[in-house]
Amino acid sequence: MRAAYGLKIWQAFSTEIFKPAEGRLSNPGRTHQFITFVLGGPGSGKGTQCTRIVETFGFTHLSAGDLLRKEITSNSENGAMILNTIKEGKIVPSEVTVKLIGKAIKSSENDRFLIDGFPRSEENRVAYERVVGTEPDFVLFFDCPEEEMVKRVLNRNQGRVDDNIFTVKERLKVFTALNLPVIKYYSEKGKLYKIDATGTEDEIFERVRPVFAALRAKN
Ligand SMILES: Nc1ncnc2c1ncn2[C@@H]1O[C@H](COP(=O)(O)OP(=O)(O)OP(=O)(O)O)[C@@H](O)[C@H]1O
Ligand SMILES: O=c1ccn([C@@H]2O[C@H](COP(=O)(O)O)[C@@H](O)[C@H]2O)c(=O)[nH]1
Ligand SMILES: [Mg+2]
Repeated sequence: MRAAYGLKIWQAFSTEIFKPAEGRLSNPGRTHQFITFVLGGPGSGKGTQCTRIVETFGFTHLSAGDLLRKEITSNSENGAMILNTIKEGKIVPSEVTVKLIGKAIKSSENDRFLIDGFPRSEENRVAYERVVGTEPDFVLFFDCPEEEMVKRVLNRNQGRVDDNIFTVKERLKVFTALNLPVIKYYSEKGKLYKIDATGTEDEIFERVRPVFAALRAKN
């Protein structure tokens, strides 16, 4: 484990919320929704590790990309615009994504969420905070070399329209130009936890586990 830019996140954790119940994190009073943003470049393993965190710590996983892809398949009014934006590796307007995330949080019984792949830009971040009214409790950043990310994306084989070398190159550019400033912002606020995203899925999860286990141990 290492804290990004030399900062620790422990001080940033909300204190009143996590109580152990059946080995999982629990908040029976629903006084606070515990929000973790999960960031990292394309193919860094955000979705893969979110699945492991869900299994072990009982969070609900909301992938912004999945919510947008669902809009395409459900033929929503924004479907065509979203499809074109994803094909180009660009960012969908904040109001669309924030609305989908807000709706998913509201309709969930859970009170702790992993928001995967959002915010993608400072504009996204500001829009989320304006609409939802709170900041995330902390932010995980999966730090992976570009070469490895490209390899993983091109091997993914899930039929995604953006898993091709042209779109991946654009997504990497967008990540560097627009997403890294968000990561820096949360680092400077002491909310960022950087995870080395190289190695096997198991090895990476063993770097993630202590972050969430510490939350449980604290209460
Ligand atoms: N540690 C790993 N080593 C090798 N392959 C991995 C590893 N972790 C995940 N993968 C594979 O790499 C691909 C990308 O992983 P994943 O979908 O979790 O990334 P992501 O960060 O969510 O990407 P995106 O931003 O494009 O949605 C998947 O096929 C996944 O099975
Ligand atoms: O907040 C978001 C999240 C995603 N997008 C668009 O979707 C694709 C795929 O996202 P993944 O997180 O890799 O599944 C992304 O390249 C963007 O085009 C977005 O606009 N805003
Ligand atoms: Mg993903």
